[in-house]
Amino acid sequence: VSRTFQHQHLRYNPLRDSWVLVSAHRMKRPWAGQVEKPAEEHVPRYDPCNPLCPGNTRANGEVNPHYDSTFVFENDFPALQPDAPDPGPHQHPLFQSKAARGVCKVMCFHPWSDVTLPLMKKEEVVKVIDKWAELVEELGATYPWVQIFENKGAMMGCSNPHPHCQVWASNFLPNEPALSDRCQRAYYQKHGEPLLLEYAKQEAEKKERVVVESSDWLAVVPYWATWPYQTLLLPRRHVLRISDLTKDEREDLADIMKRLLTKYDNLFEVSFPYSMGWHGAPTGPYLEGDNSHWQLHAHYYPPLLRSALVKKFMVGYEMLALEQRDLTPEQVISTTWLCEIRLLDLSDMRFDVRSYF
Ligand SMILES: O=C1CCN([C@@H]2O[C@H](COP(=O)(O)O)[C@@H](O)[C@H]2O)C(=O)N1
Repeated sequence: VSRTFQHQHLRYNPLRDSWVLVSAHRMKRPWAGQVEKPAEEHVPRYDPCNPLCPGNTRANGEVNPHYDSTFVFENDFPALQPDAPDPGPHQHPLFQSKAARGVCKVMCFHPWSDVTLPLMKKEEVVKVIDKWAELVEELGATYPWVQIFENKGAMMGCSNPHPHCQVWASNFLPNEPALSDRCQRAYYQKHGEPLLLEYAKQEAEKKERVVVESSDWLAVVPYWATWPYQTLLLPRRHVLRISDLTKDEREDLADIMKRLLTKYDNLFEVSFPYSMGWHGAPTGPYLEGDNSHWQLHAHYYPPLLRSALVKKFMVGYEMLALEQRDLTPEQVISTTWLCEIRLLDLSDMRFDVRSYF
């Protein structure tokens, strides 16, 4: 790793047009701060009181089917609903508001509450990917943005241990995708090729930040990563939206997601918390436009810093100045992730091991 990375320096994030402060040796500082409580030890395969489980009753009184694969339902406590009044013109430029409309879906990955994506069979993960693609197509016909996101682990505010994600469609382009759209378009207009397609090519050649790779996909700790173990999952082909993925690309994606998430779980030998989400070309009215500047990609933002119980806080300096990280992405790769799957002590495996080996 080049010498410049031994000292603090700034790195540019081209997807957000922002800078990150990298201070390579702050991990040594003593930590007397918050220590998270260990994740709930054992999640039962079925909990008669869990409204996400097959056959159970949800908050709105609806009874879930005895689903055996993915299951999608309207969020009973939606942040966005299809009809909402338009607030009308603003009286003053500093007090602007707009109508917000949309749909919030919850998507269960599997009928069992004690599995997570890396522990599901590959063909079961393919079904999750197919359902993601289906929802983007269905909701994307009407809405300009369909946000697939998964909050995994109580540390990430996940309110339910059952494996699931959420899909929120909105009648507006949210801040992060709008910023990413501007940045990708500016790069494309200047360089004539999609930013993230060139980035993947560069990273595949440099091999300094690669976590896992396959014929169709590449997962790296991005050069500009903020969260210690943040990763960016990229197709190697130019793909605008998840619904454009071929059958082979979806199979390969299921495989690389399992490999990436298994590495995460092995890092601190805990079911690794994270928030993740997909960004692809906008939909709705944007379907008619030229979105060649876009490249589909997934962000994984895990909170953990030094152990299963010590997380990175994006507070103080990060909120008021800029994002700062303690160890460099290259250190993350060289110190931990080159370990392949550690043969876990199968006796304490609470999961069905069939999908591991
Ligand atoms: O009966 C229920 C329970 C939970 N939910 C919804 O499930 C979602 C769980 O997702 P999170 O754990 O990511 O919060 C949450 O948004 C919550 O509103 C229902 O819609 N109905």
